[in-house]
Amino acid sequence: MDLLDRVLEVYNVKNGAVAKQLYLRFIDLTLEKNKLLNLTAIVDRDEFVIKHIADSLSLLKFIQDHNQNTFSAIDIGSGFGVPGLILKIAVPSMSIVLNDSNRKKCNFIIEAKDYLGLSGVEVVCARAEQLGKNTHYRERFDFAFARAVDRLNILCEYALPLLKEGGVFLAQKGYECDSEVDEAKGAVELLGGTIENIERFFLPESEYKRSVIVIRKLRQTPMNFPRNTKQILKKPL
Ligand SMILES: C[S@@+](CC[C@H](N)C(=O)[O-])C[C@H]1O[C@@H](n2cnc3c(N)ncnc32)[C@H](O)[C@@H]1O
Repeated sequence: MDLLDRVLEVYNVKNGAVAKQLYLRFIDLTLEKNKLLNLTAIVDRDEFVIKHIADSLSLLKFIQDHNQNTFSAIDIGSGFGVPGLILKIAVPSMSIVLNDSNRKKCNFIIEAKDYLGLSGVEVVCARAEQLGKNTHYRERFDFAFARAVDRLNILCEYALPLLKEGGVFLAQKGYECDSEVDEAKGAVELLGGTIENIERFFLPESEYKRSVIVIRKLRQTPMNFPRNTKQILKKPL
């Protein structure tokens, strides 16, 4: 049993054999295109399995509790498809929007999802705060994900307008995230959410520590949010 098998077993990925083949193809494609596109600093395959695949799959436990078979999610600042594309392989019934403001990265995700034959994946090249003002995307999603995109208070202004009431924002952070959480408390409240949990754990087969901050949307986000990019970045909530 190799490292990827063991990771898929740890996370109890249901369609393990199919998922494994898709992950291997995703690793191949990413490392191949990486030479030109600079998608990731991680080029060792085992490190890729832990730091990208296992790290993404660590969100599974939060979405598998969801009481509907089909649900919708958005991955904000998905980059080359992390965590969204990796989660989609493990949860084929989820419909997902992979969002990034960078055209080059969006083109890669489109190529990857076509190469892997995944359906129910929409790639949207725009800033997340623009989507939050667009009635087609606002208050539409059951889940929002974001890894390595921005500080939590800024991320909340991107993510919360996109969630339905009752929806959940899963922010992936390093182990030490207390000051970021403290800094974001006012933003979470203002945008209609509550911090439900901070889950801390080790990634499997490694000593890498991570946190997931679980933020639930309780009320509609006031219509004056998200503000424009300049205001969000210059004067974070
Ligand atoms: C450091 S990368 C992380 C990519 C991926 N989530 C990962 O963990 O590998 C941050 C990504 O967020 C995107 N980004 C930053 N701000 C954004 C925004 N407001 N809306 C959409 N994408 C954004 C950038 O273009 C970049 O691809």
